[in-house]
Amino acid sequence: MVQIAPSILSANFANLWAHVAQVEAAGAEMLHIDVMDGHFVPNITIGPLVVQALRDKSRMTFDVHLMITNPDQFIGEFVKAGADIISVHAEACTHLHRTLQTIRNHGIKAAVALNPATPLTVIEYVLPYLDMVLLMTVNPGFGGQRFIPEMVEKIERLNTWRRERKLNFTIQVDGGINQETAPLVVKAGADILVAGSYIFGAADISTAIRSLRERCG
Ligand SMILES: O=C(CO)[C@H](O)[C@H](O)COP(=O)(O)O
Ligand SMILES: [Fe+2]
Repeated sequence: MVQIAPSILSANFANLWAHVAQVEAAGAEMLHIDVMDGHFVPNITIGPLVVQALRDKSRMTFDVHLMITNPDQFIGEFVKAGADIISVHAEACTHLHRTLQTIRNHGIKAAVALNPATPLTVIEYVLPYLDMVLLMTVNPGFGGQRFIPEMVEKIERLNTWRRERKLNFTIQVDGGINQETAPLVVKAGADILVAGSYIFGAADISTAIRSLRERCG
């Protein structure tokens, strides 16, 4: 069964908990938290203080997507704030294997995110150390962008690697997910759909989440 991870990037920051509470009530499995530093990506969002504030209220799995340079510096802070899964970008890690071990040594799940232009081969030798792979289907930095269609083949290839090598990581996709793109990525092998503007921009959040599940059923 596909899991839905609403991205708070498109939530109403002036009324954040009220908006997040709606996705929790609608049965979203994960909350996708986009952390941007203005260096790795051309945008700035939130840090551990906001994660902690939401953690005090929510029981969802907190999936923290770090779009920051030098992520090692902040892993401990985000674990303390309540992260259950941390994704680091392969493009931002000089010692990716070490970084993944650091995340797991904190007792939480480790994931790697790949930009659309980054080949799968950069993670080939760390696949056994991963709980999840996050394939970006837009260039990171902003919500509401168009899905890049070439990413469907990338998802299929990663799914084939997973099957052939008998590995257990989940495949998450992030960017431009809506009613049209969701069935394509799920058919290709995605297990977890991140969706920001499609869910938080909808007139009815619970209908939007249900429609994503039904389109992939
Ligand atoms: O990581 C991200 C952007 O860098 C967001 O998670 C992603 O863009 C979600 O937004 P949308 O569903 O509107 O594309
Ligand atoms: Fe994200």
